Amino acid sequence: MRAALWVIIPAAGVGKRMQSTCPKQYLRLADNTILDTTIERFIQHPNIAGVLVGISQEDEYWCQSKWRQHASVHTFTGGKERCDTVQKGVSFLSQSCLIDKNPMVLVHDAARPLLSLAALNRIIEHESDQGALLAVPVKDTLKQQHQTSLKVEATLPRERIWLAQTPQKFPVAALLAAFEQAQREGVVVTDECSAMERMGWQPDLVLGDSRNIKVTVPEDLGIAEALLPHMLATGAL
Ligand SMILES: Nc1ccn([C@@H]2O[C@H](COP(=O)(O)OP(=O)(O)OP(=O)(O)O)[C@@H](O)[C@H]2O)c(=O)n1
Ligand SMILES: C[C@](O)(CO)[C@H](O)COP(=O)(O)O
Repeated sequence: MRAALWVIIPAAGVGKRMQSTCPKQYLRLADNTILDTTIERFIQHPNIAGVLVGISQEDEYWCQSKWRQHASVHTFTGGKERCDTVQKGVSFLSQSCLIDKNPMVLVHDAARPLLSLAALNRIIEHESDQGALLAVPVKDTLKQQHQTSLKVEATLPRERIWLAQTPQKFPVAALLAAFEQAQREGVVVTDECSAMERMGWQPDLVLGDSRNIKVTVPEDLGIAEALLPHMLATGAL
């Protein structure tokens, strides 16, 4: 019987790039908010113990979440950067009675509501002593911008280039130590994997899903709205 995993969902951002009136995780996506849609990906999964949602100290929206009173959903206060929020979540989990020993934990962006069940199962079932993350190989040709103009400086080799997604899966204790080390060195890491790489870990790449988009800029919401009904109708979610 596989041990049930806790999921940390960083949801304390302001969504600057979305240019929306509310933090993007609280924008509507069909009948729910983006955040509630993301939580739904995990809450009924048999291998998920529960969800820890990192929200901003100034959050005024969580009180309307459909999951706010669910027994397996807990909140904690996030931080200035995504890595600060995740570090607080891992610290919360490690000090809580929710876990014993040193289990793996999943970290998944609130802004990625369209995580397919197949991709979630791949990361849950992937066994590795180096941790793992969902990612997709780059499909486009890569251009590097000139330093001082919007001109092509170079075309970069795209073999062995992957775009990182979430969930990312690591042991609680090692992940906390990695974030604390990055914090001590004043380094702002943009994902869990890079924090672990800095500690010498070599995480496994697990095939994600191109539909597992991070809703970041305004057009991403339209893409998510177009994808959601199709993914529901085909049983992908
Ligand atoms: N201090 C922060 C910043 C971000 N996040 C979360 O991390 C995820 C991915 O970050 P991103 O897409 O960059 O979200 P924002 O930081 O809100 O976006 P922006 O950079 O445009 O402000 C989001 O679910 C966001 O809510 C967080 O929990 N705490
Ligand atoms: C964690 C992540 O989604 C992997 O691609 C990405 O690094 C988040 O970056 P953001 O700038 O915080 O959205």
